[in-house]
Amino acid sequence: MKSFRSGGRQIEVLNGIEMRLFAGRLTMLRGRSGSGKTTLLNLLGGLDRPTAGEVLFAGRPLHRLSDKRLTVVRRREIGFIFQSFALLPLLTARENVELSLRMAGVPRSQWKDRVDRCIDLVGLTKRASHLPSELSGGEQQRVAIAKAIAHRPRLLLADEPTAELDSLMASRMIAAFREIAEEERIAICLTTHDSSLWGAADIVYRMADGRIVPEN
Ligand SMILES: Nc1ncnc2c1ncn2[C@@H]1O[C@H](COP(=O)(O)OP(=O)(O)OP(=O)(O)O)[C@@H](O)[C@H]1O
Repeated sequence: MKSFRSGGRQIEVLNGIEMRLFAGRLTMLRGRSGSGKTTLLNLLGGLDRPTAGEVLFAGRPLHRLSDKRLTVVRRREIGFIFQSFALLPLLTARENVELSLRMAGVPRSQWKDRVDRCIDLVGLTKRASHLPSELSGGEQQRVAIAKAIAHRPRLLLADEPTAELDSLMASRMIAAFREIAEEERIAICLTTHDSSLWGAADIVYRMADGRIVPEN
């Protein structure tokens, strides 16, 4: 359960959610704007804590960790892709990817191979030394994916990662997510409004008014 206090009132945003994410699987959250998808992603990724209930991450109660421990788990074991791609403008694609290895405390000797591999997974080998401003929206999005998976997270969370892309690019991106989930054994959970993409998921949860509801 998650509620927020707003203007003296308690607003219940999530209630009775029970869901599991699996390594190697692509899970999608769908639902109208305001149904609680982003709030749920924030709980899954330890960016926020539930008001009641549990969030277990590889068996550990994420909601009970101190802020400091939570930050370490997020940096080492979780990857995030936000709507704005959060690339650093003065770093090349490759340097942006490298940054998440640095933040996760991965030894420097492993950086090159891992960055090469991640850039290759998203098909950007030829563009790796470009700055974000020299890349198209789709390419920047692919850098963001490479950056989010570089440190080998167990879990990758993405909020509307295809929102800015045309339909061809969006379906390519989802195919890349699928491949990455399988090859890297990552549990991926993303939100999307785009009904043409739901078929590519292993599991789709539909949300309405802060609950998971059956497909109709
Ligand atoms: N910090 C907060 N304080 C008060 N209300 C909040 C807060 N965060 C979210 N909400 C409310 O919770 C509800 C769910 O928001 P959330 O962003 O999770 O929805 P969403 O399904 O991700 O929507 P969208 O598809 O538009 O991103 C909304 O009514 C929102 O106004």
